[in-house]
Amino acid sequence: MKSNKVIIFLGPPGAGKGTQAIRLASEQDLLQISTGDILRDHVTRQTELGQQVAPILAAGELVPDPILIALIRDKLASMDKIRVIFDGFPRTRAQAEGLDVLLEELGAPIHAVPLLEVPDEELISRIVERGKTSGRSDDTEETARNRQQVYHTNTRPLVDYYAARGVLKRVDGIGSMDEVYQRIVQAVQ
Ligand SMILES: Nc1ncnc2c1ncn2[C@@H]1O[C@H](COP(=O)(O)OP(=O)(O)O)[C@@H](O)[C@H]1O
Repeated sequence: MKSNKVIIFLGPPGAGKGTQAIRLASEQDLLQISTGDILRDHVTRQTELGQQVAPILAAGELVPDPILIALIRDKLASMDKIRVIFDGFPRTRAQAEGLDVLLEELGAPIHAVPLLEVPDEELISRIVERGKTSGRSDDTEETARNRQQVYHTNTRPLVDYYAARGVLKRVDGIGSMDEVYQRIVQAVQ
């Protein structure tokens, strides 16, 4: 029987977290939880939550912490073993603390926090490129710049938060998908 395993992908928007997280999840039998995907799905289905968060996503701002923590609580509650990769969560210190409480209750410690490092200018051009094919309406240069700003202000401090706990693993995010993936595999071993 496999044991609990929690990996948190950290990194700026456009760093390639999603692609790498999906691959690692499938190869290590983990569930990838992308809060961006979950929220976009609510927007598409026009649920009550979707209607509430649509303008926030469109602006590249952050959805309120209690909403995210409740979403994650629900996801984890239905799991037998807690084997997950978080992608896009936590994004604030309050979310990180909320997650700590949940994981403590479930007896599932954080295994590793890979941080995908990519310089800012490279990121904007990647997001704008992705916007041409992704169909994601928040992949414009303007939202991309705002998301980057929001990352630096709110999410960047989590690097120190997890470094202090000894779980942070810095990964160079420049290179081919495969090269970066191999570095990630090494980092989370
Ligand atoms: N943990 C979170 N806290 C607050 N808002 C979030 C969170 N995750 C996703 N969102 C919202 O969804 C949008 C898209 O998230 P995501 O798919 O992770 O995009 P990115 O490409 O910026 O990493 C964010 O800009 C934000 O509005």
